[in-house]
Amino acid sequence: MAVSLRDVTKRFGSVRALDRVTLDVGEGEILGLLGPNGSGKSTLLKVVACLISPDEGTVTLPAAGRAMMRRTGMLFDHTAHWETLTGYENARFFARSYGMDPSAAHDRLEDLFSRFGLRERRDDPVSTYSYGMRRKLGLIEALAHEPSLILLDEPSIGLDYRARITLAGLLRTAARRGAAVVFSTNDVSEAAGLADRVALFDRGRLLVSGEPAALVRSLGAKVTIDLRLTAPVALQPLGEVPGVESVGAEEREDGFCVTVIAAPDESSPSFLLARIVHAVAREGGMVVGVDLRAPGLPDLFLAYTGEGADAP
Ligand SMILES: Nc1ncnc2c1ncn2[C@@H]1O[C@H](COP(=O)(O)OP(=O)(O)OP(=O)(O)O)[C@@H](O)[C@H]1O
Repeated sequence: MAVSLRDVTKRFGSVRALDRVTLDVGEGEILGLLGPNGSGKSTLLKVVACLISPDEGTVTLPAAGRAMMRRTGMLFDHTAHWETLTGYENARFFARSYGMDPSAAHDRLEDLFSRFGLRERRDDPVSTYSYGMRRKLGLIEALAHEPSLILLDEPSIGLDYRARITLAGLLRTAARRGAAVVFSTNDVSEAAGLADRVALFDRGRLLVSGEPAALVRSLGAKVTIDLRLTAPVALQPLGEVPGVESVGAEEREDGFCVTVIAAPDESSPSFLLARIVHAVAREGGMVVGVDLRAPGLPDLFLAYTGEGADAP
């Protein structure tokens, strides 16, 4: 286990920013922290980064002190840079202070500045950088030394679309070589695409954690598929597709409309759709319109959080 929290509580005055949180992060795992504003995500990252100490509970890391610092890469909302130095000089300073030798640092930084589309501006002073460029530089500094623990507080804020894809690729590569990655986000869809596991917080409490698809399945919400066909088909074979719970149909002006309701299973909703379209085709039908509605992490978020949330 790379990181282990046991009954961690952190108070700010009367606010419990973290309330008896127990959570593990494994090597090679990408964990996404979700939760409403003020639910404790940043506080948890800061506790793991040893920037603040918990009031109660324990945080276990694979190393201590300076050794752990060298193996950690972190990004928080406030990126601190030397404004008069160039982006490259700032990043080189961080890489050297993390113990990288000059030539390895040079190669890695060249690569990262290119990947993040910051190459042309690398020799400009940071004082001339836009907000997004500063965030990219902060990420380069966090990732250059190939840390084994990566802690990122809302890393995609300010990043353009291409940089978000670059970041996701870099985090997956880091996880493949064994790094533990923990990031917070207010973009629930982003977490669904990137995290191996998500942890959902509210008011400092860990409500639930697990693999995104399994958590969504646990909600028990159904997949609904509306199909428009050119002509009626027999419905019974559609009902026999694994996972399908009910099939309804109506003749409308724009065609023969079929509604299939199914329970989400291990396979993706698009695989279920493919099987249903195949069953329609076997009955001689032709699909001319599809609308697929599958439950996702946003539904999990809404089910568990907020005033009057009806937690499962
Ligand atoms: N330094 C501080 N002093 C006082 N209260 C704080 C401090 N830091 C955090 N808090 C409080 O602790 C709670 C958790 O805050 P935290 O920043 O961890 O939430 P978050 O989930 O990261 O929120 P957001 O999504 O808005 O970034 C909030 O109620 C916040 O006001």
